[in-house]
Amino acid sequence: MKLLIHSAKQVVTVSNKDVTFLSGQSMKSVDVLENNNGGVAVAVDSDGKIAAVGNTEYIRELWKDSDFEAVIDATGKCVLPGFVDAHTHPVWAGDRVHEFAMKLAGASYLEIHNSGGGIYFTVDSTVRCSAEGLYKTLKDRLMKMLEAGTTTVECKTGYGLETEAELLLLKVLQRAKEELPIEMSITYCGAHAVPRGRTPQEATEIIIRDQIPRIKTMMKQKVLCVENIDVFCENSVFDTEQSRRILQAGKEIGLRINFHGDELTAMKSAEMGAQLEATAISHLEEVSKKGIEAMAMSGTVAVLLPTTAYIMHLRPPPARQLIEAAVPVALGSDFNPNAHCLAMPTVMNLACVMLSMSMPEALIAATLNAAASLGRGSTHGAIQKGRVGDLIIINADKWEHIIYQLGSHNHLIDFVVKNGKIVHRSIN
Ligand SMILES: N=CN[C@@H](CCC(=O)O)C(=O)O
Ligand SMILES: [Zn+2]
Repeated sequence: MKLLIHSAKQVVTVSNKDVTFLSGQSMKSVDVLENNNGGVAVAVDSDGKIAAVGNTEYIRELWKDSDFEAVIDATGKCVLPGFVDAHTHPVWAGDRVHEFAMKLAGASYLEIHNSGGGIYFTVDSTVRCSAEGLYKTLKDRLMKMLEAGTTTVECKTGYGLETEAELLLLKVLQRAKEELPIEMSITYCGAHAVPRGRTPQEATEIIIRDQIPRIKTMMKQKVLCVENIDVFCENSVFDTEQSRRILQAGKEIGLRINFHGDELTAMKSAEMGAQLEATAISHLEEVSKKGIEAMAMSGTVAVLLPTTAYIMHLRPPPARQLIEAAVPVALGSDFNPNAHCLAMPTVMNLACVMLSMSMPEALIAATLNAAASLGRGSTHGAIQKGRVGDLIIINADKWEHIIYQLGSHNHLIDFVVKNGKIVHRSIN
């Protein structure tokens, strides 16, 4: 056996039922195991899968003839599933501190973007950087995410735009996927902006005729493992029809559809995504009532990103309406040069305060539902027999502290475990 965690005050299983996501009323509470007589234990088998969860005494008895590679005494502490960050842009060079200052002075995101800043500024610094340089900063960011409790993360390209630059970013992500202890779901986001000197229509054709076939070949050769396709469906970026064509072409090579929609402008992205049976749509600040209904019908996960509204003073996405309509809601950090946030505990706090989500809703959105947005709803995001042994242990006697104590996650998280292996131990 790989790991035994025993004597915990609480083990937050998230759900004890055989579910792949939670929506509507079922997001109202999380399942928690508590036992005042010896505490609760979790055992992880040699494959890194959860073997059993229950009272410490019972688990000890079950495995009394087994050796554990590691044993953690979690007396007085809480065990939760590792967080799943459903939306990040982690591979780029430089920073955008100067634009943060511009936004504080009143400039809008699209004003900066349309005047050649924003994504374009980061594309310039990214294409000037070596693959090794990009890998180093990527690794640093992913390891910080892991320390903040994220054990699975969605990772987009999108700061290359032209074919060779996008393929290079995919390769840098692939290297990280193979070398680092955090699990990655790679997303091709070549349609993140229209490359300078091209029209959206030209860029759409290049993506469909050149980039997607190149990715298909590299996936066949097993050089790349890409899971999702993304596009920034937005006014003056890719319109809804162009986005539809790009997403459809990605779907045809086996990628899951997971894209930026209805963020700054009501684009009917949600309606279009639901028609394509998108796995997930992110942002949705401007989603329509019909779009919400369509997503509920298609079972598309809404990936909400509270950092965006926070940084850009936008109207927050309608989390309450989405939950009431039974759309599965997930959360992501949206880590990118515009929103420099690596920590899901911070995101959950923002979701509660800005999006009026409850703490159980935020936790479900940052674990099981985020896993569902990445096609991992039956294997990740909950502590159940047979699921991956991705766990965090916090030094608090109620799990809610990880959300409530804004900015304190580094002091709260004692251990991060990936596939039953301790990958981070705090020095607190
Ligand atoms: N909206 C588009 N993409 C990113 C921002 C990327 C950037 O500004 O560099 C987002 O999700 O917020
Ligand atoms: Zn994004």
